[in-house]
Amino acid sequence: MTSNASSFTSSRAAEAPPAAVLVGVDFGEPHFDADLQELGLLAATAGLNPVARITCKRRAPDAALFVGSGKAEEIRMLAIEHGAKEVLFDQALSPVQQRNLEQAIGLPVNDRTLIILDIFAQRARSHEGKLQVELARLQYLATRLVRRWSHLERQQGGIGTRGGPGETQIELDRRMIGEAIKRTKERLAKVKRQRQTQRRQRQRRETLSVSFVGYTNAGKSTLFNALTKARAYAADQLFATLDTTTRQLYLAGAGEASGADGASTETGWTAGRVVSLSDTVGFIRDLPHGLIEAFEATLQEAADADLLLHVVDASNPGHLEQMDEVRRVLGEIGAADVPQWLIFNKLDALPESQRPAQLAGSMEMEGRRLPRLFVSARSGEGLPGLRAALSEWARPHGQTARLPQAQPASESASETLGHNPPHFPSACTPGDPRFLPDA
Ligand SMILES: Nc1nc2c(ncn2[C@@H]2O[C@H](COP(=O)(O)OP(=O)(O)OP(=O)(O)O)[C@@H](O)[C@H]2O)c(=O)[nH]1
Ligand SMILES: [Mg+2]
Repeated sequence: MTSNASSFTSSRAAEAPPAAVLVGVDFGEPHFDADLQELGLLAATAGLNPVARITCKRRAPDAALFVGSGKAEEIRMLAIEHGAKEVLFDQALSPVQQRNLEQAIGLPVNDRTLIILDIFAQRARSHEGKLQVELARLQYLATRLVRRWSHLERQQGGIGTRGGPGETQIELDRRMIGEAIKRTKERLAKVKRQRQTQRRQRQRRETLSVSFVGYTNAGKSTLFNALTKARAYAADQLFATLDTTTRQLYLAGAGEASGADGASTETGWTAGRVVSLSDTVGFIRDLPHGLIEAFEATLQEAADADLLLHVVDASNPGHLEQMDEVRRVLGEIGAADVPQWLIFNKLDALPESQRPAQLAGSMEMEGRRLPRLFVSARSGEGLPGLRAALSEWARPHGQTARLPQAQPASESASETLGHNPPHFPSACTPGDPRFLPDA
């Protein structure tokens, strides 16, 4: 297979998954192993079959090959042994390193960035999502001309024709990519204006907006569904969600919350508060910069929210690093100062020894003390507490909503958690005496 024949196409998911060898270079980061495992999940999500992995330790990447030439030969042998169709590096490769590696190994060599872009391309559903992915891919391709160009043509239905290789062709490609980037940006700007109008309309209705953020696979969509009875796509895949889904969330009025599970159709509340809750794209380590830029409109939802619910997979050993990554991206999109609660999800998957004594508490993060709540979106544990906390938070803002009169609350997880009421402050300011000590 030549270097031009990259197998990263959206159609590949339909075929038998091509085998891939994963390569991780350990520069001494913590959780190196978990990172490589994540690459395996990324590969599987993109429609590959990760059959083997190979690692090595280095102080710094080799400028030409990223790894040493001996290691490159080892990778080549391993790929042959397993019938691999491509090799995946966990770290971002420079265009030169990628080209040299492909020559040395004789197979397409891709990196994390490209595989994330590929997953986004496969997953994008909405017009906006597709445009955003297209822009990010075009920007990536602009730096790696020619070798990925044929792939781009397939994706775009042929935005240009290509003759033989050569300097002139590269210039032509560059111009065409530049034009395609401009066109895509213009189309995105139009979508962005529409989204701004929608957001203004929402603000005019004075609905508080609460947005889920968090590392990919943390359980945002599952939690969103559990709270809103929506059917957002949730799966054990990375980037299951790309498009933002927003739903109204009805919350009990203060004093009515206890004992209710908060589902508007199942509770006995007559009045309460309504907030708009958004589920959105997850973050990941080394999220390609172009993607953050391209997904600006989607991520803007988080920056404009009144409250961020930062969902964390508490059962993941690397969750602290994941939280740090989310914090970094939030800073990049201008959402660092939005009030934030930490929602430690997957409580059911925690071993007994790691279970917190209290579900509600707080945690120090980058000099900020943030409210923290443990929940399980899967079992429902802790959700009544989350609803009650949201309800208390929404109270001073004054929104009320009429809720249907219904039967008394059905059996809910709150009964088993009566000893653990939430005590989040309404304004969510650090140092509030109502915070419980760290769990
Ligand atoms: N054990 C356990 N698994 C959970 C829980 N919540 C979610 N999951 C699982 O975690 C996986 C990811 O869930 P999603 O809700 O798709 O996660 P997400 O954060 O929306 O992921 P992206 O959209 O990919 O960013 C799925 O397999 C869920 O079933 C939980 O409370 N406990
Ligand atoms: Mg999701």
